[in-house]
Amino acid sequence: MNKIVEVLPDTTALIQRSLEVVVEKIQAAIAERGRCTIALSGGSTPKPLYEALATQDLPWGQIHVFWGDERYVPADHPDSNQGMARKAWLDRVQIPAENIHPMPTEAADPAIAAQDYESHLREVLQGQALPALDVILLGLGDDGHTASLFPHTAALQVQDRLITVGNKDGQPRLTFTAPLINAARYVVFVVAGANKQAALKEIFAPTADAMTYPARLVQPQGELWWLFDAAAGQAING
Ligand SMILES: O=C1O[C@H](COP(=O)(O)O)[C@@H](O)[C@H](O)[C@H]1O
Repeated sequence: MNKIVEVLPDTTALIQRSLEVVVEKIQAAIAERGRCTIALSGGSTPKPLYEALATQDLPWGQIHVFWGDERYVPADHPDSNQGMARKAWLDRVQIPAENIHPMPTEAADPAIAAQDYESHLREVLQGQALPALDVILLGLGDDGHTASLFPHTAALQVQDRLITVGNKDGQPRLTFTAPLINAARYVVFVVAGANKQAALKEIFAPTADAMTYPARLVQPQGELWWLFDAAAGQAING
């Protein structure tokens, strides 16, 4: 694993640098394999990044968009990660509808939805037992969670599935598992805010419990990027 850590002066610079890194990785994947598969994160931090991506001139027909986690709500719900990314980015560019791969949230049982999304992912990324997405964008919660891998939940232990059901205070979510995240070529964390410092100190400590700080499970075979604004980055610099 090649780990790159950058601390940017403020959130504007963080988003600009994240944009540069993501665009570079998208272009590299297309140059090498003819298409880019990218998984998006949710939450508040990536929204300006998605708005910036909407202004880029990219070969949209060669880009396939997935989600690394999803709240178990309809796409038009204000909490939907899909809904946010569509409004901020995907609805504003000429990406073919069939290149957008949202996590399904219609089934009564989220475990069925997780299986369906895993089957769909395997179909799109044919031929790989443990499929490698090109780019996975991740955020960090102030409790140390990433994707919907929350502290001390069963999802953290899942080794034999690509997608599983996460648990946020008793509410189901769909999430990539740690093995799927770790198979990616590029994993890019975009982290802003002083409220992330306490978790980051533990995530960057030589030893700490990954069940308590799930982002420690992210150890990809490819490149791992940690991009911080100054407020979050103080945890590792200060
Ligand atoms: O719940 C979620 O939160 C995390 C972090 O979000 P942020 O608002 O602190 O940026 C995000 O990575 C995850 O995708 C989302 O579902």
